Amino acid sequence: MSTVSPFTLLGRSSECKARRGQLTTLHGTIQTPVFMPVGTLGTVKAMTPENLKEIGAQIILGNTYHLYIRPGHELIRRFGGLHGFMHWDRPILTDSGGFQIFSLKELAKITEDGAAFRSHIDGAKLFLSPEGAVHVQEALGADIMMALDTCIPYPADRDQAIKATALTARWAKRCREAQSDTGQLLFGIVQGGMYADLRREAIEQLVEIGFDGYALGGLSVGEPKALMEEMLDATADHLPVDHARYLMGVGTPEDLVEGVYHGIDMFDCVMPTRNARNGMLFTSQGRVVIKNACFQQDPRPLDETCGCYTCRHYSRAYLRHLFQNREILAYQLNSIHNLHYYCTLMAAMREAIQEDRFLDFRRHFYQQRTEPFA
Ligand SMILES: CNc1nc2c(CC[C@H]3O[C@@H](OC)[C@H](OC)[C@@H]3O)c3nc(N)[nH]c(=O)c3cc2[nH]1
Repeated sequence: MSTVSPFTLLGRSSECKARRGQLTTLHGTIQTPVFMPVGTLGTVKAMTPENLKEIGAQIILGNTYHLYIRPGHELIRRFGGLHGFMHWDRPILTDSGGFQIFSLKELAKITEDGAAFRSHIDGAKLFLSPEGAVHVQEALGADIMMALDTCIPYPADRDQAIKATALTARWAKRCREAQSDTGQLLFGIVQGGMYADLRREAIEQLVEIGFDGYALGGLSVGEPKALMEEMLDATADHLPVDHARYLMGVGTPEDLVEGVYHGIDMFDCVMPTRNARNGMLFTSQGRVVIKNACFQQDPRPLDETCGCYTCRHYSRAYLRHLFQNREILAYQLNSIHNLHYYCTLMAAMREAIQEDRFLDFRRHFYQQRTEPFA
């Protein structure tokens, strides 16, 4: 497989590990640090591809497990892969399903060969080997594929972490060897539980195999924030400096700022879209719970500093009215705003790193907030 890294380091903060880079894929080049909206089932909920482009989304996520179960990767292949099927012509990263299979608990049986599980939809017996997970992602046409891993739950004892991390490393090698020569990128996933030494060992094993980028998995699985930060601080800069670093499933706006501070390049999280549908909106001053009665006659936009479509055209009173009546437009307008907030936050961090003023940016980011996000 290609040994030249598709990631280019463009700049680094002189005061911390924050870095600015770009990642070249078959569907275009991504400026990092970057937030990736989650589109598990081949759609970022309530958003059209045009909405996504307007809010600045560079790359979105799909999920192997869910798409493999329904509608199936062969159908999607026939429709031009996920890009053709969902009318998205920019990069797509697909997660391997390791996390979903781990979430199935007793519905999944993990062996050396792979993961046997029952469909959460109709109970059908299914199986995904590391090779199968790569072939499904090749059929989906993902620009960035993820190795099939076993995500370690929190808490997990050291022996359990050692076993699952070793299996993940053996599966990673099989994934790398199963790849066809399509030009699609493959990232390895670092496990190791909450044991920094196991994580550093896992990094060495994955770098030995050689991947196009490296993800920190097994975090944001219910551990205290301080523990996630401890793991980040102990491992992020043990990842190869000339490869992209992806922190899976993270996080709140604060998590993104702290992740960039620790040298992370890529993030994904359902929070902006899921919270939008629950009426929890992100603003530069902190969160707005739109159903609160205090907004009933509030003529102001969600965020006076925001330039998104929702903030340019609608009052908090109207957004509250839509949400209280469970109007479909509420989910669309709220999702547009929250994703615009996340993508604009990332663009501001890219600029701050470029101008070597990231710590100033980080101080100002916290000063602005009247209350921390959940
Ligand atoms: C939230 N915290 C968190 N997410 C995580 C995900 C993505 C979940 C995946 O599920 C779907 O969202 C619900 C997304 O699929 C597109 C996402 O990629 C992980 N994926 C893998 N393969 N391995 C991990 O160790 C892992 C850890 C996570 N921690």
